[in-house]
Order: sequence, then C-alpha cells, then structure tokens
Amino acid sequence: MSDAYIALADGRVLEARARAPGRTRGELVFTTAYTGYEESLTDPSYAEQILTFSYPLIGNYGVRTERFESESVQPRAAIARELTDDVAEWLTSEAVPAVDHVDTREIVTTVREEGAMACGIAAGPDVTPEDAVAEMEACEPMSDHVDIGAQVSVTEPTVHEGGGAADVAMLDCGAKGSIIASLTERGADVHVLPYDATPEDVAEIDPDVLFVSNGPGDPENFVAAQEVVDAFAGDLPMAGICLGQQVITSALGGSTEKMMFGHRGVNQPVKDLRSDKVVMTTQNHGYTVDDTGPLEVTQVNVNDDTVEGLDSEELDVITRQYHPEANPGPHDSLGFFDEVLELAEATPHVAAD
Ligand SMILES: NC(=O)CC[C@H](N)C(=O)O
Repeated sequence: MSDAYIALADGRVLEARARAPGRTRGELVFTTAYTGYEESLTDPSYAEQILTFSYPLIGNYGVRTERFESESVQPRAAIARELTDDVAEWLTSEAVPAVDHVDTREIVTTVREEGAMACGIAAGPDVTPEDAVAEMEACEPMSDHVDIGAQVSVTEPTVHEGGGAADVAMLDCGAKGSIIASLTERGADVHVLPYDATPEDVAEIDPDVLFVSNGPGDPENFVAAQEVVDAFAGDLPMAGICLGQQVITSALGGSTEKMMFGHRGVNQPVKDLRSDKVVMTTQNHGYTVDDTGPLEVTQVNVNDDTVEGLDSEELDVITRQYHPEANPGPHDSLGFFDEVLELAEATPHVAAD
C-alpha cells in the first residue's frame, strides 16, 4: 500500500511515497535544473504549480535560507525521485505536500508529450487514489487564476537602498529576491510597488526606469501592470524579466501565448542576434511572446526559436524572457543589469501626465 498518489489529467494515478503530507492540486510542470532546489522552491513564479524535478536526488546540500528567493515555498507541491530528509522536513514545516519514490522520467515524458496539465496529489496516512483524483478534477487552468499577483506581491511599497545611483520603480508581480539584489548591488535604489500599483503611484517615485518583475501565471491577467506600462510608454525607460517581458510587450500592442510545456531549467541556450554569441541561461516560464508589437527581437532560444530578448531604442525598452539574475544557474547573462542601469541614467526624470 502506498501512502501517496499523483493523479494526472490524462486519467493515470501514480503511486508514490509521502515525504510531506497534505492534499493539493496545481499545473504539473518540470524543471531540468540539477542544482538550485532552494531557489526553485521559493521562486514566486511557481505559484499554483506542482514542480517535478527531473534530476533524481534533491536536497543533497541541505537547506539554507540565504539561498531563498522569497520567504515561503511557492509551488503547491514537489515531486522528485528521491528527496532528502532536510528538504522533506522543510516542506513539512511549510505545509507543502511532497512525494518521492516515483518514476519522474515517466512524469517528464508525459508532460513533454501531452503538455503541462492538471494534477492532484494526496500524501500521508489514510489517503486514497480517489483523493488525488478529486484534487486533480478541482484544478483550474492557469489562466483562471486572474488575481494570482495578490498571492505573491508586496502589499505596501518597500524601498531597497543600493546607494542612489538610480531610482528603479519595480512592479512586484512576484519578484525573485535576487533580481532586486542584482539592481541594488549595482548601486540602484529599488522602489518595490504592489503588482496593482497605479501610474500615479509610479509618478510619485519619479523613477529613472520602470522595471516589471517576473511572476506566476498568465501575463494577460496582470492588467494593472499593463496599464502602468501603457501610461509611461515612450516617457520612461523600461525593463522587464520573464513575466515582465510578457507584460511590457502586451501593453505595447504585442501578445503572448501559452507554450505546450514551457522552459524550466538552467541550460537553455540563447543566441544574441547582434553579436552572434550563444549563452547558457536559467529559465522558468510557460508562456511566450508571439507578437512583439513595436519591439525588436534581439535574442532567440536556440532550441525552439522562441523570443528571449526584446528592445526598442525609440521607446528605451529592454527585456529578457530568461532569468539573467541566475539564481540558480550560469552567470553568462548578468550584464543585463548593467544595461538596465545604463538605461536608467540615460534619460532625465519625467513624471506621468
Ligand atoms: N518566471 C516568470 O516570470 C514566469 C512568467 C509567466 N508566469 C510564465 O510562466 O511564462
């Protein structure tokens, strides 16, 4: 008898071992990252998802809060071939269900062939396969989580001082801590605003650059952030990472679409079209820009040609689909933050009309 079950939308129920008890549901995704489980498990972009690790052993170098990207565990549940006691205890204390002793290759190939899908988990003494199926059946599509920003954003404006080299107004749609740190380390003061901040809130800061953070779910649901981008387009330099790229593009007249299973890992090759160089990048996204609107494609994914970087000299915009802050992952693309600071210093302060 198993003490954990994973129910998939295609009707299968997999047996597993409970490592942190509970019942839950979410969109089933996988990451191929072989390190960085603490960063992934605290990345707010994983809200409402169940994260499968394709790397078989997760937890082999402990759990340290210095490596966290936010204050809590963000995916609804974790699945691995083998979770160490350290990770199991951490997830138990955070009340996030976790299971292991399951064939994660089967889960990964299923998601690759059928797409990210609804999933239910039931773990702990006395659970039944039907419990997991009931969870899976109650799982809503990601785009139905219309106010997902409220789960991951600050509720009050917060300032992170970096020395006053520039004032960055950041719309916090679920920002990773290391994105803020990458800006403060370069001397910027980062004024973090709630995901539903208004153009007036941004104008009050009188920033040098508007930054739209990463975040979970469907970018089309971040309506307030799109309104802010629209209000300042052409007047204020802008930058964004991941959801930030998607929100900026949509607000400027482009559009996004859902990918079949997305990109999650630390070895995604990205080609810069201007220098012809390829760098390795960290990624975590399930949507992609399909119509770039007024923005020009500067970087593409070598595997599938999806848009990885955009800019507009006229509008003073630079964005990345991947994660240049590289937590976890290769440091090839850290220079993006220098470009953001250059953008910030290039233009005098303006206020919203
Ligand atoms: N890391 C992110 O910002 C993810 C963006 C968006 N939620 C997606 O899945 O595409």
